[in-house]
Parts: sequence; C-alpha cells; structure tokens
Amino acid sequence: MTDAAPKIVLTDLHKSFGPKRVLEGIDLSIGRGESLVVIGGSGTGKSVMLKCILGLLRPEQGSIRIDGEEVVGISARERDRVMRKFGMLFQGGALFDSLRVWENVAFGLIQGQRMKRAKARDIAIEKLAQVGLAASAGALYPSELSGGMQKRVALARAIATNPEIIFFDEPTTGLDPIMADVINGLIVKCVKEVGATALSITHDMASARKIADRIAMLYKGRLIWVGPASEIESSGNPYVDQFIHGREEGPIQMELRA
Ligand SMILES: Nc1ncnc2c1ncn2[C@@H]1O[C@H](COP(=O)(O)OP(=O)(O)OP(=O)(O)O)[C@@H](O)[C@H]1O
Repeated sequence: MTDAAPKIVLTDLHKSFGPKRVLEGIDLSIGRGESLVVIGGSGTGKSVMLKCILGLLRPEQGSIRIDGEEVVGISARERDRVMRKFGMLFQGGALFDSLRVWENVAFGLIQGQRMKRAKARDIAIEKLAQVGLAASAGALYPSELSGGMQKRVALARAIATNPEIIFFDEPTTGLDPIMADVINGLIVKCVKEVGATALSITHDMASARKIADRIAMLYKGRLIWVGPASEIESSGNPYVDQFIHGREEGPIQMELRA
C-alpha cells in the first residue's frame, strides 16, 4: 500500500518537438509502493512522459520530483545517482544477444554496482527463479528462448538490483494472451516482492487492469482521467469508455478524422 509521501510527482509538465505539442500540462502523483499504469492511444505521448522522468528528454516546463528531489535539469552525475533507483523493462525486452541469460540479468549489478561476477551470478539465478526460470536457463543465449521466456528474463533483469522504482514499457507486447497474463501476474508478484513503485505504459487493457492500482489516461497532452483501476469501467468519461472497450465509434475517432 502507499504511504503519505509520494515517490514521483509530476507538476505541469510540458514537452514539445518544434511546433508539435506532446505534453501540455501533466500533473501526476505516484505513491510509494503504488502501481500506476498510463494508458492512451498510439502517439499520445506515453513514451515521451516516461523518457522525461528517466531524464532522456528534457521538458521545457514543469517539475519532476523523485523522493521530493527535483530532477529536471540536474547534472549528469546527479542523474546517475537517481537512475540507480530505477529498474526498467523495455518494450521488446531489449536483451543483449551476445550475453548469456544470467549475464543479461546481472548486467546492472556488474556494470552499475561493480559486483563480483560470482556473486552477481548467484543473484541472477535467484531472480530467474523468481520469474519461474530454472538455473539452467541462465547459461543460454536470449535467441535460444521463446518470446515469453525472454520477457521473463527482462523482468528478472528489471528487478535484479532491487530497484525502488520500476518502469514497464508495453510489457506484454508481442505475447499471446495467455503468456501476457502470466507475465502480468509475475509483474504484480515481483513488484510486491521488491516493494517497488511501478509506473507502466501500455495500450493493453487486460494488462492495465491486472497490474494497476490506479490508471491514468493520456489524451491530447493531458491526463483526462486518473482513478482506481476498479473504477475505470464506470469512469463516466466517453473518451475513457471508448478506449477501454476498443470501440471504433466515439469522440476519439472523430478527432482523429479531423
Ligand atoms: N524525439 C522526438 N522527436 C520528435 N517527435 C517525437 C520524438 N519523440 C516522440 N515524438 C512524437 O511525440 C508524439 C508522442 O510519441 P510517443 O512515442 O510518446 O507516443 P506513445 O503514446 O508512446 O505511442 P505508442 O503507444 O505508439 O508507443 C508522437 O507524435 C511522436 O512522433
């Protein structure tokens, strides 16, 4: 559950690319230990928002606070320190093909924390077990695994350093619905075990419903609805309603045609 001081606070965040305004005033507070999922159509700015928090993009206006600390405009060195709080599961897994599975999982421990290989390997094997993979899988290369197994490895890597905050970027893309459900279940379990705050972006509603405590919907540069996952069916918001039911007809399509 969450406690009083929020982990991440976005205030009046704006990000444009030339004349294209992508984020036009995002306000969002994510509690400690909370799992928040941002939904929204393609190109609405979900990745841009995540990249702003990760420091990969710099917003031209607004504030991003992590544990109360302003991170917009901090130095590269300070950014490295803040980044150590983060774990990340990238869209598509983004595993290193030339490294064995265990080396992928241990990457942040060896490279980021300068941990000895033997110790990092033990932790990697432990994390692989947490996502349901046998120690023997650690010796394989990613190309020898199915897509679902690769996602498990990516999840093991995301939790390897016991991060305080984990970002999930489209965690179920490319998986069949059953494997997606398995991965969603593992995400919930692992986030709880690590005690992390989770921020995910997806357009997979089954995933959002399963992993979110709260859901926020991004549309036209703003969060048009934020609320408990259990209340999204009764949001009373026609944009949300259309999106979550995947209806062709509704206000979103009309504006796309314009
Ligand atoms: N580096 C960039 N330079 C210029 N425009 C960009 C850049 N990054 C993103 N955009 C634009 O910002 C908008 C939002 O992109 P973003 O990738 O955040 O969408 P998204 O909601 O994550 O979409 P999807 O669900 O398809 O991944 C898009 O119109 C995109 O073209």
